[in-house]
Amino acid sequence: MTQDEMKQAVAHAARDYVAAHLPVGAILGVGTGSTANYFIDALTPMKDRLGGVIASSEATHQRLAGHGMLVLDLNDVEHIGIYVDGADEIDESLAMIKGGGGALTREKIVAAVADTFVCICDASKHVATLGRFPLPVEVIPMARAHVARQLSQLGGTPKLREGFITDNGNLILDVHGLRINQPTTLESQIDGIAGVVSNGLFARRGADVLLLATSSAVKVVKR
Ligand SMILES: O=C(CO)[C@H](O)[C@H](O)COP(=O)(O)O
Repeated sequence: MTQDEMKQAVAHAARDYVAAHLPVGAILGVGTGSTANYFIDALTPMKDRLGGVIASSEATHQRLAGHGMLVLDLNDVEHIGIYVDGADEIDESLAMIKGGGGALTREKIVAAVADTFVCICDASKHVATLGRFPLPVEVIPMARAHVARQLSQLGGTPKLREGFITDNGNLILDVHGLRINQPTTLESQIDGIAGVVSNGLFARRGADVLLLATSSAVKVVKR
């Protein structure tokens, strides 16, 4: 199976998970990226069972709306039953690196509201230790140089994502060379740097369920 076929397989498994676990009329959070896009496509036939969807990015909003889904404003919603999203890396404890698509801040907000975070990945994303994938950090533009210096002190090499502006009007620094042995601690340390909006470590609020596509099957891993 190619990586793309694994992404499609796990997207269909996520659709089945939602059909089995989300009550009719409840609200679903939807992530960002190529795996999430396959999930949106798979979800469309059951759109009338949903009370509405919350998008984690402008791109996802447009795709959901284009498929005829009712896209709600998070400020009008108190409760999201399930949030389905991909990841760039996920470890055994279901802590993740996210933000390869630059949507980390909105993804973190939607994840914080959701009861259950379902991560959908192909096997290449499953790692023993997070950090091979550069850690995205969303930064207020005027703080770029200050934040980069602070991130270097934490042992990483930050690189500006050239030509990229987030949905929130900010910049992304991708931090290379981090070996992340204590993801929860590092997540809090980076959030504590003045000028950081959020970082792509999802450890304090990791996934609750991992649907992991291998070349032969989709495995279900629970926290
Ligand atoms: O965090 C993300 C976007 O900000 C994505 O979930 C992550 O980059 C995985 O993307 P893909 O499914 O395309 O591999």
